[in-house]
Amino acid sequence: MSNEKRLAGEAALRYVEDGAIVGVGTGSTVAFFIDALAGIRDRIHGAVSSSEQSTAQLKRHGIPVLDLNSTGPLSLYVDGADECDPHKRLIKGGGAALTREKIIAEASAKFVCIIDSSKRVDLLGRFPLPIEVIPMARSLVGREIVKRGGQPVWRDGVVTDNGNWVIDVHGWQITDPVSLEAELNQIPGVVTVGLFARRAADIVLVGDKEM
Ligand SMILES: O=C(CO)[C@H](O)[C@H](O)COP(=O)(O)O
Repeated sequence: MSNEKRLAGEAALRYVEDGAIVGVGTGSTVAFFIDALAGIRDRIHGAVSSSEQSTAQLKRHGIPVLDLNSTGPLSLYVDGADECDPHKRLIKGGGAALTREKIIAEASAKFVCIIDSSKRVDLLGRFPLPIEVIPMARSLVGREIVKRGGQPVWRDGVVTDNGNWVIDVHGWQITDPVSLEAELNQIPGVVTVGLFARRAADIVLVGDKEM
């Protein structure tokens, strides 16, 4: 799968325009994209990063990391995913960076998702759905998930870049991701749901194939 991740990461380079500020996601597939981006760093203005991990890698390559509050809307966001359905709706957050990822995806005109073929599914939910929560709301959110037939598992020991916690929900076959995303967003204490359904990907690159 590592070769497919590399191919997908490198293929995303073709969407980077001269002078662009590129939104950059998080994860092992994105790491290949960042390495490829380093090869054309003189052609871009900089990057907006979704995690401390990606920021460190971008800086190691000498790519300026900019603040989304000063860049305005971005033309391109490149990120991986944990699952992708045929409508380009995603589960993300395996790397606990879902909140900043969702913010940058929303701020970007084009979201190019880079995955290996193991991430393709007909129905989202085999991969446990990550939900970032305010720490004091962990039990409350857990009970709300149980009411909806899910099994919440606290990702014990993981603190997000925003100082919050992550619950992974097992056991959901997600037939209506847009509605579920909206419903879960209403629970007090939920910061971000790892469903990218309202704002799905625009282009999905799988290894060397395009969906
Ligand atoms: O959502 C993410 C991080 O929060 C990642 O994009 C997702 O976990 C996929 O990672 P990888 O490319 O390492 O398989």
